Amino acid sequence: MACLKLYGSLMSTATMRATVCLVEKELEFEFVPVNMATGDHKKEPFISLNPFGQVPALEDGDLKLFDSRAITNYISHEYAGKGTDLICRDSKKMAIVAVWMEVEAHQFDPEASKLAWELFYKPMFGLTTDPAAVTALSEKLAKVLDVYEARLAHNKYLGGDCFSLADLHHLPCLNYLMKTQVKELFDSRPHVSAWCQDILARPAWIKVVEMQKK
Ligand SMILES: N[C@@H](CCC(=O)N[C@@H](CS)C(=O)NCC(=O)O)C(=O)O
Repeated sequence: MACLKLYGSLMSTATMRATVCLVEKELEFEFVPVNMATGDHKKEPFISLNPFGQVPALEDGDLKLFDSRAITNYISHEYAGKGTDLICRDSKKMAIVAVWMEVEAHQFDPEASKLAWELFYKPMFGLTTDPAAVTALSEKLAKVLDVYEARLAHNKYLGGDCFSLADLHHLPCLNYLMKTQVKELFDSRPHVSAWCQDILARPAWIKVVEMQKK
């Protein structure tokens, strides 16, 4: 029985973020599905793991955590010797990785996750996409991607030479957006496009996509 337990829904971008980290680290874990359609994320027992009623949450023995990025940070440090190294021991190199982790959380994700809602989730739930919101969000995301294009022209990955948490945190939203009209925003920037293709082709990510289909 695995002592690591991840609670969530594999349709959720935040759950996929934590899941791909566990897979990159080659850790054995139990995935405990939380049925969001029936509101199980707002009820006990899940609400005791995350009082905000949002997936995912992690248990590692006595330790209980919520928030996908806090979970990936913990896993990467606690299991530093396993699987893919997602952090740097050198504090200056790690400081750069940390900058791009902040960029993902505060510049990329707010626009990208709202676009994923408008263009991916809303059609899936039979809701109507708001074209004005899509236009405004796309314009904002384009500006963020211009900064990424400049960064990736000189660095294979956002944090530097190696794939790190800074790249991994993007995977779930990128995956959905690449299935929508805003794919063009990524494809039209050659370095961003190469980076997307590279990280979306990682075996760990492909495994998470397969898990989602089951
Ligand atoms: N910052 C949190 C966000 C978690 C989050 O928003 N989860 C969504 C699914 S992707 C959720 O549970 N939504 C249900 C709700 O907010 O009621 C994280 O990264 O874990």
